Amino acid sequence: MADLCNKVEENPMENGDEKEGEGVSRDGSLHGFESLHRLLSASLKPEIFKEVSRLLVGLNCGRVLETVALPESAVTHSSKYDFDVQAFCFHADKELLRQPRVVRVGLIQNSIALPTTAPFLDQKRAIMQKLKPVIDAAGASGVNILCLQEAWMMPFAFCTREKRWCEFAEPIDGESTQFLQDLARKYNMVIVSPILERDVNHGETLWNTAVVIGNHGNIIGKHRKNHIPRVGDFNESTYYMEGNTGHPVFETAYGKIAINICYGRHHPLNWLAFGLNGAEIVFNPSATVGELSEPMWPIEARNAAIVNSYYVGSINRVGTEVFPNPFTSGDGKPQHADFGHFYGSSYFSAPDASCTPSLSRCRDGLLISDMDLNLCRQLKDKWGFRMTARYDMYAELLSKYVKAEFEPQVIIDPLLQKKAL
Ligand SMILES: NC(=O)NCCC(=O)O
Repeated sequence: MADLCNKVEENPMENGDEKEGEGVSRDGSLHGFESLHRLLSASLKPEIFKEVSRLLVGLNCGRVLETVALPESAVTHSSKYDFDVQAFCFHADKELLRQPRVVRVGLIQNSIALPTTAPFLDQKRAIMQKLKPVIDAAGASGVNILCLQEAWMMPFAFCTREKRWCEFAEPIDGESTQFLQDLARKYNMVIVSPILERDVNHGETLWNTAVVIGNHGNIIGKHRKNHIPRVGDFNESTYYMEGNTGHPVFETAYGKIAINICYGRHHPLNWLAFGLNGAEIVFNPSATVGELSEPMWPIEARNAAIVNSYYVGSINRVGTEVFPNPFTSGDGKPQHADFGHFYGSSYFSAPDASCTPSLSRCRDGLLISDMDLNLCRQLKDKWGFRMTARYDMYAELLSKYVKAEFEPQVIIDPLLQKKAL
């Protein structure tokens, strides 16, 4: 039987009833299924599904990725508060000189809790209230490192270009951080909290920032989004500047982590830089919509995990957020009041090319995975990408490329007839 998604709230401001794609319903489900994986699992014969799945999500150490049973309280919470919960385990090969280094990592995806017309403080507090049971479920499941979605404490209002949404911005130690610091302390958990930041010490400027909260509730540091989208309705450059924090890796009680915020996932050198600084897990907290990026979503982070020999946790928000005033996209198409559907589908990728099935396309969710960090070095030794890379050659090209007098290295076939422009 199809596991139907919940209906999204009817939107009185919607134009027509166009759909994102043939099989995608307004509620965000795929023909009534919450994810591609679940659709395939229900539609294919088991032996065919097994083969499809081997190719689609790969094998971890040569075996089908194991699922993990979670404590009863986490499962009860997921049905009481209606969020998807799934748990897996990435193994590494047994080593003779190192003990396994297994950490339990969690990702949370969610929709906003109140309409965007509600008072801002109510909206923010309602999101916190909604997330609390999901974080409690993560804590009860023994999650060591948890990451939330991009700008989790607000609607993703950057499509509107209206400046009033700047009010959601908070200093690094603001209300959202304090809320999570308590939970980090309570559950001895590192929490990565991506927020819209207001830098009170530098002219109250705005940034898209991930705050890294240590397992004692301390603020370890922050990283600011390096790449700002200029695509579709992602008018984020209206609000904040390109990050100035480089590519920090945070050494936490549970491993070395980094954060590549949303649009940074389209930049292989951004992923590389976190790898060069020694990251073992890179989070990609995102906000992106179906029509724009869904075919890219399962590929980019997984590829980054493979080529950089680290784990990646990809998170995308859920639902359709409708704004009070319609806006246009500068493409001649009619004005509209929403971005489109944020398709969730959060997932983990491992350095051995395996990945978890993704969370729901239309419901809040908590994805948990154990991961043996020894797998990172094992894959470095196996494939030798770090050793075979020609960094000196790339560095030379890049240093020339950034100069005004750069000319591309193109060798023209002398037999080609040069056409006049
Ligand atoms: N939040 C954000 O950077 N979104 C851009 C769209 C995308 O990268 O898919």
